[in-house]
Order: sequence, then structure tokens, then C-alpha cells
Amino acid sequence: MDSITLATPDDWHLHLRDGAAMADIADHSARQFGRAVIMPNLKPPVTTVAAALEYRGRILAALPENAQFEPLMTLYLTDATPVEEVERAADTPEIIGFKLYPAGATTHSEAGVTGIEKAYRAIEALERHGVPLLVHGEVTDAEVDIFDREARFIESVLEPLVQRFTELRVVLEHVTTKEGVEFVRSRGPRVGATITAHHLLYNRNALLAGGIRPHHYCLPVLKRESHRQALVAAATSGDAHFFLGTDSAPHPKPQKESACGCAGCYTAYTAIELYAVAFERAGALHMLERFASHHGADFYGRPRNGGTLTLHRAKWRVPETLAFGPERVVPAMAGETLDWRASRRTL
Ligand SMILES: NC(=O)N[C@@H](CC(=O)O)C(=O)O
Ligand SMILES: [Zn+2]
Ligand SMILES: [Zn+2]
Repeated sequence: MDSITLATPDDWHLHLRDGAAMADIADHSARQFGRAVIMPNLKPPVTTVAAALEYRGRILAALPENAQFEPLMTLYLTDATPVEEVERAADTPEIIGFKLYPAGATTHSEAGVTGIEKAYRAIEALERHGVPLLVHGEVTDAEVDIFDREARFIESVLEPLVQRFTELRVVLEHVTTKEGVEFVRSRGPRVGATITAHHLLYNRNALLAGGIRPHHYCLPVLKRESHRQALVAAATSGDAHFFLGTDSAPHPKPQKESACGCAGCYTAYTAIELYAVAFERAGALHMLERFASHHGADFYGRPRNGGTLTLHRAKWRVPETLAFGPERVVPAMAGETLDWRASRRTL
């Protein structure tokens, strides 16, 4: 196969940041995706509908004039999220869900939830109004090994949560383990999961073997090969609970290449190409469209996109760095050769 045409895909988990840096990267997503779920972990976090709508306005203003890209906004859940904010969000079509960051779990999560019971009233309102809860699924206890934090979260927080709130719709964001895959599979239609391209392509050796590679450091951290295989199997299986979410999370180059580097991989520039490589390696290119263009829209009850995105088999070299406000960002596979290249979307 020398080209593949997909219904326009969506990115169900994206960090666009803000300000001058956002203006440099937002179009990378808009070239490939029709919509994206925009994460609210700015500083300060996006905790209100009013702040989310302002942020949305800045995103649209940062895009090229003719861009056809719909940002689907999320609100950052805190210990203090009032029920009224959930109600306001439920009445605002531009808002797609709330994001749960366990406090301290990841980049800009300091304002997150310090104990899940503190958010019960807000979560109960999410359940009542059918607003999805998007979850960064890792415990933060210092004594839990970082490679076990997702599995522990599922057993100690997520499983009890879905049992307590039996109608709550949940997305396990950036699932990285077989425990996560099994949890999602066992839970029926109200639980979905996004899968990143980097977790499909790499295991933890890519981070640690033969030298420490900070551009492969993200949270949840890359896991061992058997987990990567479970993710590939889930993504390529046609199971509608699993859908594309890049978790593209740019940080300035010096903050990645540091004695204490930030978590996050900048994958948006080569997003659909990376997924195509992962699916092709699994002999499943024909399953890419469902994962990238159908399952997420179906889960969220949104129409599938019109238009298409075509990928051609063509070797090209990914740039070493890209503009990122006053700094540079290193894209995934910088300096390496990719076998697929996306052309512009058709509308
Ligand atoms: N994935 C990451 O490693 N980082 C994300 C936060 C997140 O999605 O957890 C970021 O905002 O940088
Ligand atoms: Zn996260
Ligand atoms: Zn993220």
C-alpha cells in the first residue's frame, strides 16, 4: 500500500500550552486533526467555564485564518470544584469534560485533586449531567514504584470510583499498561481510553538503554515490552473503547535536556505518521481509521468528521527542532527518517 486515506482524524488528548509557544505549534495539530480535546493544565489551571472559553478564543486566534479545527475544552477538577461549575459546563457545548489530575502526578498538577473523596460532589454532578471525567490514572504515593503507579491507581482509585458512580463516563487517558487495557475492556461502553503513539512505538528501553533519552520521558512513563504489546493489540483490535489521543506535550528544549527534565513528548508534528508506523508494524494499517477517526467521536457522542486526510509512503527527515515561542522544541523522532507523510486535509 503506497497511500492510505482516512476520514479526518481527531486527537482526543492534546496539550496546546498558551501564548507565543501555542501560536507556533497549534497549526501542527490543525493540519492533521479536525478536533482535539485540549488539556487544561495551564498555569494557572483552567478551572472555570469562563476561563476555558477565553482559552478557546486564544486557540482560535492563534490558528491560520483558514484552519478548520475545533478545540474541545476541558476543565481542571480540583478539591474545590463547585457543583455549579459542573452544571455550567454541562450547558456549554464547547466544554467536553473535566480532567482529573491526582495532585503531584504530572506536569502542572499541583492544583489537582488531593483525595478523590474531596471531589465526590463534583463527580456526582458529572455523572448526573452525563459529562465525562478524563483521568490521568496514576497514584502519587512516594513509596509506589513509578512503573506501578497506573496499575495501582486502577485498583485503588478507578475501580472503586466506577463502582460508586455507576453511570459516570470515564476516559482513562494515555493508558500504558495491560492492567489498564483489561480494566477498559471489562467496563463496557461507559469507559474508554486514549492511547498515545509513543506508547505504541516504544518501551522503557527507549528511555534508558544505551543512554538516558529525555525526549522519551513522559508520564505515565514508558513501560516494559509486554505492556507495549498489549496497547498495540488494543489499538489495532477494532475495539471501540480505544481511540487516538496523542498526549502531545511540548516543553522547551532546555527544560527537557536538563538534570531534572520535564515530562512530555512533542508528538503533534508527526502524530498521524507515528500511528501509521505503529499500525503498519502490527500489520494493521487497515484498522487505523477506526482508531483515529471513528471510535473517539462515537464515544463522545459527536458526529464523525467529514473530509479526509491522506498519508503517502514517502521517506522524509523530521527536523531536529521547531520554533516554540522564544525557544525551540524537539519533535518526536527528530533527525530520524519516517516512512509515511501526511498531506493536507481535504474538507
Ligand atoms: N504527559 C506528560 O508527560 N506531560 C503532560 C501532562 C500529562 O498529560 O500528564 C504535560 O502537560 O507536559
Ligand atoms: Zn496525563
Ligand atoms: Zn497529557
